[in-house]
Amino acid sequence: MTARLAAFPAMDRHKNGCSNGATPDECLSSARQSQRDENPHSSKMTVLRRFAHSTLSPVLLMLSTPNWVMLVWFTAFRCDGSYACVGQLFRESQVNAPTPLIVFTLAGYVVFALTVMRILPGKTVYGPVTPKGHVPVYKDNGFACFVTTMVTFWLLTFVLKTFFAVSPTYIFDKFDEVLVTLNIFSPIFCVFLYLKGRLAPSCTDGGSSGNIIFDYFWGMELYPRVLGFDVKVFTNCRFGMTVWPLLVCVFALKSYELYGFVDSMFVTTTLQLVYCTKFFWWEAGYMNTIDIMMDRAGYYICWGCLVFVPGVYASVSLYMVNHPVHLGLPLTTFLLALGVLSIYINYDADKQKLQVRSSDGRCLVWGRKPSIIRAKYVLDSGETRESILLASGWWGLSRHFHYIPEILLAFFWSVPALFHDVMPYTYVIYLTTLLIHRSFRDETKCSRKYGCFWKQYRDLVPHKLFPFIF
Ligand SMILES: NC(=O)C1=CN([C@@H]2O[C@H](COP(=O)(O)OP(=O)(O)OC[C@H]3O[C@@H](n4cnc5c(N)ncnc54)[C@H](OP(=O)(O)O)[C@@H]3O)[C@@H](O)[C@H]2O)C=CC1
Ligand SMILES: CC(C)CCC[C@@H](C)[C@H]1CC[C@H]2C3=CC=C4C[C@@H](O)CC[C@]4(C)[C@H]3CC[C@]12C
Repeated sequence: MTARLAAFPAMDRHKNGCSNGATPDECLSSARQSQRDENPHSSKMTVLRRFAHSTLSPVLLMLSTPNWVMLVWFTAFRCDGSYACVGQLFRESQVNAPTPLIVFTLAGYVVFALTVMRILPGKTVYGPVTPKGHVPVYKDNGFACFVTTMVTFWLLTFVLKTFFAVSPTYIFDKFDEVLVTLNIFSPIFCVFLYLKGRLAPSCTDGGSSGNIIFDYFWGMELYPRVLGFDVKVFTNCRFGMTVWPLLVCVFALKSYELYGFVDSMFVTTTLQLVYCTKFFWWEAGYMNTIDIMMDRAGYYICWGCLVFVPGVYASVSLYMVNHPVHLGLPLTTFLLALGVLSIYINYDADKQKLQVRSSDGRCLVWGRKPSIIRAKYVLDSGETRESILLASGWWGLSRHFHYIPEILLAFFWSVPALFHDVMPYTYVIYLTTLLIHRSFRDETKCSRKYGCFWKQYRDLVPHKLFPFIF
């Protein structure tokens, strides 16, 4: 009985089983039905909506996003951080083509990253089962790779500065070349991924939608591997998420070379580095998120991690190099404290979800037995599986509460730039839009997967993002 109550927590309030009156079996068949009904390629979708979704939006995004990263760099570097003067200057100015130094630096980094990814040890971890029943296997060496990379960077900096009088801050001076190189290489890499997905797919989770543009944009494969390397682990973690903190260090070093210690740069740098360190500490958990479970290796995620993350995620630090601000000790300490608290809450929320699943609900959440829903779902093969939805702790406040500290943190590391320009808030604005959209995407995905088990969760935790409001 205890197990059944845990499985259907609303049972004691609603005598007929589920909170919405359905039995567990009815819940399961509703999950099956909603999976069929909400298939984006189902005939219920109008031709126009399908065209907008599968062709028009990808084309518009692929045309605009490469320019977007260049615009962010241009605003910080050539327009003193002011979006207002961008139009005029962009017409008059020119972006430099890549020089061998930058191409060599980037190629060297890729070789280094692939090498540490291959040779550093890590325990074997498993990703969530895919609709086709495949269970992805990973080597959990993200933290080791990250630490090795950061230590190597600072050692190399020391050697270059001491013995060759060269500073890695040439990467800041030539950052337009960095972005142009990435913008040339990444779409070509995505063509390779498209062809690979067509001709030699790594597993059955993938396939064509019938629309070549959508296939290129969205990707052909969920878990492609090339020469034994997991492509998404490389693009998302070993490239995007590692190049970001490296750039933050390069920009901080540039600021130090120009003005010595600047407390606003210190706040921005520290919070971003702590956040990225936390990411690698939790990397195995990242394998259970939408990016990995749902997003195929195509332009969206691969170009995004190879170009957009270096270009936009590190853009506050880029701006701060030319805009030093003296905050003073009280404000510095206050922002650091709020930032670290936000990182902790976000991390703890991700951890609660993982812990409750890995212990099969036998753990404490905020010192109490967790409130859980044992939600059943159906694989493509018709096989039934079970998963746990946590409805207490941070996941009891709202269904995507962890996005709030994520956004607040980005604000805390941007606000040291003060309010002269909008540009340093580009990342916060993008992130807020992304996470609100993502909360809708995840709701659709989960209600499709879990049917009325998800409805039970929504009944228990009625607010999507902001507790008591929305
Ligand atoms: N800085 C950035 O650009 C971004 C950062 N993030 C951060 O990345 C982290 C991961 O976020 P995100 O990828 O959005 O994914 P989530 O951590 O929100 O994971 C979503 C998945 O978790 C499962 N789930 C949903 N609700 C519950 C629940 N109540 N109990 C247990 N499992 C549940 C579902 O998967 P299942 O199928 O397994 O049930 C769902 O699809 C967060 O910390 C977020 O803030 C996210 C996006 C962008
Ligand atoms: C085409 C672009 C407009 C959009 C690009 C999108 C991707 C680059 C990003 C979409 C989701 C992002 C992430 C999700 C979750 C993450 C965990 C967090 O702890 C660190 C950041 C990140 C890995 C983040 C990275 C960029 C995205 C994949």
